[in-house]
Amino acid sequence: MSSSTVGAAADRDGRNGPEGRGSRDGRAGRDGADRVWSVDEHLRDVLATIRPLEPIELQLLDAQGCVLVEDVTVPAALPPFDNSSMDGYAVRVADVQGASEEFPAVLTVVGDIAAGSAELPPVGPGEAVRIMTGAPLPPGAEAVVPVEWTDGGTGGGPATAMTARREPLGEVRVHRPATARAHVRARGSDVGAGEIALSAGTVLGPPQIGLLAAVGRATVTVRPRPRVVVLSTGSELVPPGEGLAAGQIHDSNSFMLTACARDAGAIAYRVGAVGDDPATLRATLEDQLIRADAVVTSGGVSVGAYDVVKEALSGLPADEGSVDFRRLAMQPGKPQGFGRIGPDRTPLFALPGNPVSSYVSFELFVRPAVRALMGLAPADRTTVRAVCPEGVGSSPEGKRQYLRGHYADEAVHTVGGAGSHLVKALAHANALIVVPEDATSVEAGAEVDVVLLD
Ligand SMILES: Nc1nc2c(c(=O)[nH]1)N[C@H]1C(S)=C(S)[C@@H](COP(=O)(O)OP(=O)(O)OC[C@H]3O[C@@H](n4cnc5c(N)ncnc54)[C@H](O)[C@@H]3O)O[C@H]1N2
Ligand code: MOO
Repeated sequence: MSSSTVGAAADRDGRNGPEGRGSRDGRAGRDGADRVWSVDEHLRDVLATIRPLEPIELQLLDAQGCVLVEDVTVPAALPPFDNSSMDGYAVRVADVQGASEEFPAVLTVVGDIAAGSAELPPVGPGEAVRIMTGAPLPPGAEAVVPVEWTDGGTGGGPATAMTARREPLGEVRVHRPATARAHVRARGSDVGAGEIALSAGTVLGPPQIGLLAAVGRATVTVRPRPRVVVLSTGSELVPPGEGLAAGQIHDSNSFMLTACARDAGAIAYRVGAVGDDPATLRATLEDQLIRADAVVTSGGVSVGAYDVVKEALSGLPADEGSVDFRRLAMQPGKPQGFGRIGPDRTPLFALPGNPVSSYVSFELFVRPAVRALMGLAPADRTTVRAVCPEGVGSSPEGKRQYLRGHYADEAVHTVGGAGSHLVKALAHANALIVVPEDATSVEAGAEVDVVLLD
């Protein structure tokens, strides 16, 4: 078996890593008990079982980030009426023709229209109406002159603003001419009645939610956010805020994974840590399934004597679903469980307990699944090529390694080592450096694939 270095000549010649293990095209391992799955195979298997959630009608703000499943047509034109785009005076074009500061057009102010006003005094020859931005254009008016082009009714020089509130009507001196429709926003100039405002398949971000509100929709039909239940396992775990006895550590995974689930778009429920007792774990899962579109557990999937998730969920009776525990050609994240459990065959991800392993596993497998449940494209992270100035000394042969990195200015630096317990390094990384299965090191200055995490 030969090993290879990213950036070295052997790699550039296209020689690959060991056969029958991981490889660039995502093939991995032999059949049988010692079978090892590639990252790509596992993701494919996971996504093959995920079906988008049934659409429901949601209030606009609850639909943020969701995929629309209906075409939304516009019931009435937007804007619904001709209106002013400036604070100023609604005038007739002929009345202000040739107006200048030296020879202003002097008009009689016959009314005042605020936005929202339904009372529209008509503008006759020689007349003007004071009008605010967004207020309907009154009958007879052909254009709006901004207040800065007038004396504001003061009899002095050019105004900089209107006087507050209602002032006695009088005269206004207009210092410039205006063309027809100047500073008028036409009815329907944004979108016409009967047009499609948004098509099915649109992801609702803030501007789309703004548009829906603008056309009068209070609710929309979307695929909902999945409800993801997160629970950690391990008798050593104590919630943050509590003191630690000998051998105990704080449960960080359930918090991190709950945050991951939210970040992926889910409604996440964190369940506290469950001890290493299979019966308790099974009972807890049974209780939680009622509110879950997916379940994520951490810990208890390796080969130890107290690997509770594996013990509780291996070999389930056929009517309770099934969970497959397997080894992947990746580091971190080698041991993984995935299956569907309970009466609704709810997808369950049994992630490894080491915190970095849990995080990377969520990124690679759960995040795409959450997105698929929402009807979104599963992959959303950007992968870029970047120079790795210090390189990577060694990477496990036949495994795809995800190292923590900090990416900036087209270069990526490793953050911390490969240990899957290094939570501080994870918290200071903004990217994952991918060392492919067929590489056992990366030359200093070579280019690598980098998955950007934000
Ligand atoms: N003999 C072998 N031992 C191990 C193997 C192996 O192949 N042979 N694989 C190692 C790998 S790789 C991983 S990853 C872990 C996965 O183990 P488990 O999923 O069973 O996880 P635990 O044993 O429960 O915990 C591992 C580690 O992580 C800490 N942990 C667990 N849960 C939390 C949590 N909620 N918050 C913070 N830290 C947590 C736990 O205390 C352990 O230190 O197995 C290796 N072993
Ligand atoms: O896979 Mo473990 O995830 O290497 O620490």
